[in-house]
Amino acid sequence: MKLHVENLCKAYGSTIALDHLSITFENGIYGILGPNGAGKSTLMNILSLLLDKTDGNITLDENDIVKMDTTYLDHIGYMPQENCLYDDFTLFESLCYVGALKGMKKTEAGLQANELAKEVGLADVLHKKIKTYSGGMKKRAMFAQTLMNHPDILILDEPTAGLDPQKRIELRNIISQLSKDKIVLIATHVVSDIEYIANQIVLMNHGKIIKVGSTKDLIQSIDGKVFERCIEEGQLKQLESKYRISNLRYEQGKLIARIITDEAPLENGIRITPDLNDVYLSYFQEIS
Ligand SMILES: Nc1ncnc2c1ncn2[C@@H]1O[C@H](COP(=O)(O)OP(=O)(O)OP(=O)(O)O)[C@@H](O)[C@H]1O
Repeated sequence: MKLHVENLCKAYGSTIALDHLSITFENGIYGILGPNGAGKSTLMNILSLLLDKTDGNITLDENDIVKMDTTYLDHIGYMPQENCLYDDFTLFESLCYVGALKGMKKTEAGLQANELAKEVGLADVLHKKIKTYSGGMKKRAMFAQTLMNHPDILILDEPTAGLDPQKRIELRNIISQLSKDKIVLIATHVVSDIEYIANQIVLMNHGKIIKVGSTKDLIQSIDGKVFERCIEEGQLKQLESKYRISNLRYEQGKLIARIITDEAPLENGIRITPDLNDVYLSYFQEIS
């Protein structure tokens, strides 16, 4: 299955949210990573047919998704950023309701509701009202809704937003386990959400794709540009005006800065192995 996006543009009045964006998605997990305002949600909403594009083409196996309409929507499971659950429904009712919207037969929806509740770890509360759920449980419930009727394209907009680190990890692992043989797009500005589960990371800013690659490829792209250097506190402002500083820490009374620079080697700096956070800052942080 190939979801192909070509020269996609979206303008809100004079704001250009997507600017001639082209990419092809195949089976696998894609982390769409970019800062606030990069255009991630706009892309997700257009791919879910919730928003009209201004220009460009999107095809699923060479068929125009707008012309495919409901046939295309049968392939899609969409999880929005905001809570989309009815507090007064039980999870079972929520899942059956989504099943009905997706045209599933009642018995089949009931069977799938039971199965999915098990898969997301909510079987014991399947018949409890959503309003009794914690934030992490609500997110897992939303993910279960997304999976109703076995869509083969999952579009997840900041799925872990608002969760504590442990709950983020739990949901991330559930997403990873249930994403086999699907195209999965995860929009986020949190590096750790996708670092270990995405096969490909798509770096996006100002409505454009800046780079695509595996975590390893992206880390390699800045290899040799990350250093640690012992600095005086008084030097910090001056260094910030020249370099990207990804971290500061005190060690035995000394201030150590983690610095990203194209001007390698850095004077008095010790070269260190970059990580995906360094990649993020390297591509997105403006030098102050
Ligand atoms: N309904 C709208 N009307 C006008 N401008 C909008 C609208 N929705 C988004 N924008 C603008 O389009 C650009 C892209 O926004 P979008 O929400 O797609 O980015 P994002 O990467 O998802 O950001 P975030 O991580 O904050 O959700 C931003 O400049 C935003 O202000």
